[in-house]
Order: sequence, then structure tokens, then C-alpha cells
Amino acid sequence: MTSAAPGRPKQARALSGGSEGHEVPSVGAEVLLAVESLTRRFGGLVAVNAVTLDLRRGEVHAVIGTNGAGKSTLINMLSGEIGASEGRISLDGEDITGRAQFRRALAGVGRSYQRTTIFPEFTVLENCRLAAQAATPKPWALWQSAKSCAESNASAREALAAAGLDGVADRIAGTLSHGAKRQLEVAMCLATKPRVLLLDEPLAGMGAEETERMLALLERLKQSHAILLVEHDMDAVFRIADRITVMVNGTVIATGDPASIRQNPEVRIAYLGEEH
Ligand SMILES: Nc1ncnc2c1ncn2[C@@H]1O[C@H](COP(=O)(O)OP(=O)(O)OP(=O)(O)O)[C@@H](O)[C@H]1O
Repeated sequence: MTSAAPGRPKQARALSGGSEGHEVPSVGAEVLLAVESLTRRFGGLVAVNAVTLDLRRGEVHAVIGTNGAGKSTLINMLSGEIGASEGRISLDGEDITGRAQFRRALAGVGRSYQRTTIFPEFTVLENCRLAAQAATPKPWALWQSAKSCAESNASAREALAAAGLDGVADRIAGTLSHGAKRQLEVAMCLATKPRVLLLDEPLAGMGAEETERMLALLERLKQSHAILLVEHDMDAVFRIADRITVMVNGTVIATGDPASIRQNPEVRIAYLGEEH
């Protein structure tokens, strides 16, 4: 019998089923970002231990795990914010393990953060335009005003439309609801024209309606992107993910479609405290 560990009702509900399993993703889906045996040590602590996973266009690949499992460290290594101790990251087959963050962003790896990173006093469009400009720096065109940069404007408008925010382009970003701010962060990420989206807890602090809106957005975005989703909302993860990787203490204990993860005995022990 399944018994939920105290304080983990959402995990318990998600793992105990109630919704149908997803189809196993198509084997031939295009791998954009490949991670092989990626390890990160902090002194004696192995925060991420030989993690191997693929991010494919057309898929939401969720990485879940209890606090301190190494999810943020993994995302930080993929975006280039921190270096890897060992292992390899490739984008379209090209080794990018040693590339600086801005060069990875230029190559198509975009990320959103756990914390809100918008400029609250600027409009929604201005926030997106700044993100677009940061992604296509033109040091020789410093005299151009931001507004005149047609390319950045076009990217910003396109990103807002994709994120469903074109109706609030002229609103001051700080006045948006929490959910719309998180959507704006995704839009800012889209303005950099990524092919791979690394999303760190995009649903944090959202109400039910905002969550639905974000999930619908991810569903649309995955058609043309490979998405890595680090998220604590297990109900949402089990609904949206095509593939789930489960980490415990830096190590992957299981990878598979939601139905197989839900049934996996090791996952159930790690999440629910079930006995063999
Ligand atoms: N800069 C750092 N220096 C030393 N230890 C760190 C550093 N960053 C993370 N760690 C440690 O690495 C381990 C993994 O942390 P990480 O933040 O990646 O986990 P997480 O799965 O993202 O957790 P959470 O769900 O709470 O965000 C933890 O033990 C953490 O204390």
C-alpha cells in the first residue's frame, strides 16, 4: 500500500497516479543538448554525480528531486554559469563544455531563473528588448538608440506574442501579476532566440490559473524547442513532462516517461518513504 510521507502531499498525489501515462516519446526525436557523465564537486561534496541525459526538440524533460538533489547545480552547468568538474555537454553534437555563458546563449541555450529577474520599472516590451539586445551585442553600434534597433524590437515582439503577453506590451513590468511576471521571464528568454530552454521552477508561487497558463505556454513552446524543466510542483510535472529524470543526492536514480517513473520502486522509496 502507498503511504505518503508527511509534508509531501503533492508528490504523493502525483506518484499515486490518477492520470493516464504519457506515450513514450518518439525514439527519433532530435537531440539538441546531450549531457554525458556530468559531475560537479564543491570541495568534498559531489553536488552532481555523473549525470547523463538528452534534451530533445519536441520534449519537456523534467528533472525532479528533493531539496539539495543537485537540480540547480545541473542547470547552472548547462547554462554555463558554473563549470563542470568532469563530463561533457554538447549542443548539436558540438562540445560546449568549456564555453562561457554568453557564448552558449548565442549558440541557442536560454535559461530562466528561480528568482524574478525583470526590470520592474521598464515596460514589458522594454524588458524583452533588453534581453534581445543582450543576446545580439553590437559594440560598434553604441550610438543607436534602443528603440531604433529594429531587429531587437522584432525579436521582443515575437517573444511577447509567443509567451501570450502581446496584449500587455506597454504595461510597466512591476505592475504585472506574479504569474505574468514569470511569463515575462520566459518571454525574455525567448527574445534571445534559444533552441534549448532551461527553466528553473517557472511555476513557483503561482496560483492554479497562472499554472494552467504557463503549462499551456510550455506545451506550445516544446513544439519548436527542447525544454529542461526543474520544478517542485509534481502534479504539473507529471502532466506536462514527456520524460522525467529523478535525482537523489546528485545522482540520477531513474529516467523515463511519467508512467514508468510513477511505478519505479526506487523513486517511490525516495519520494514517499515506502519500504521494499
Ligand atoms: N556554490 C556552492 N558551494 C558549495 N555547495 C553548494 C554550492 N551550490 C550548491 N551546493 C550544494 O550542492 C548540493 C546541491 O544543491 P542544489 O542547489 O543544486 O540542489 P537543488 O536540487 O537545486 O535543491 P533545491 O530544490 O532546494 O533548489 C547541496 O548540498 C548544496 O548545498
